[in-house]
Amino acid sequence: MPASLSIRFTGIVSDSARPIVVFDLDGTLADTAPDLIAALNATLQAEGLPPLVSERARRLLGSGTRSMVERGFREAGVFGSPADLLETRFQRFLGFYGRNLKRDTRLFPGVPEALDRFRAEGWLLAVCTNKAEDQARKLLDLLGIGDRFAAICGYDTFAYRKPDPRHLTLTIERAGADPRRALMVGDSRTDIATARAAGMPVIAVPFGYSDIPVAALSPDRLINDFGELWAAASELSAGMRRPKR
Ligand SMILES: O=C(O)COP(=O)(O)O
Ligand SMILES: [Mg+2]
Repeated sequence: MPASLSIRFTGIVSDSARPIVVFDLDGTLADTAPDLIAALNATLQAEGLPPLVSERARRLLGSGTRSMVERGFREAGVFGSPADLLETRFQRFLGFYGRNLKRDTRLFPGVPEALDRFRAEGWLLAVCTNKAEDQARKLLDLLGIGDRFAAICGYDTFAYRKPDPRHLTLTIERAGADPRRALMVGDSRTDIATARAAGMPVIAVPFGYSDIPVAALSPDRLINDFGELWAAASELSAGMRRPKR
């Protein structure tokens, strides 16, 4: 049994002394693209516009769903929409998406096993996503992993959202952990910028929705699949500050 486990069960170590790994959701924990694209197409069709073919729509995903919806309308030939109309479209998109969060969405291979490994080693887990919080919670429950996380925070949880580092630091605070003993795992420029701005190490996955190869964004580590996550995280955590106690 690892030392951290026996210590944890005696109750000597408080949560703030436990390291935490914070995951992005879309493109990192789950391949959500098919259901996001279906909701985008329903939003276009609600205004009488034709749907985008999935390859074209998928390329719009690299900067999050709000931007995907805006760019989706531009791809469909609609330019110069005022901000309130963009917001109406985004809310309509969320309505369509909320009705089919998990029709074709799947966890990436190895996710549950990787989460279990971290928990067995005494780490806390959290999710910091630019999805709406209620949809993120519901989706993680439908995927069978919602109960693993000490905090799940979306774009509407705080007054800040990624790439503002406070979205990440407040998520960690809500999980009862210490940002100095945290690392982020994500798939996009936004995640890497957020972690950097918060002064945290970041591990990137290459199978998500980045519009450029994530290696070009210089994450601290790049893993090919979740089987490589524990080794990368434990290496990075060796450099984290130890708690004072
Ligand atoms: O929904 C978005 O905008 C992006 O979601 P993510 O932060 O989980 O990648
Ligand atoms: Mg993402």
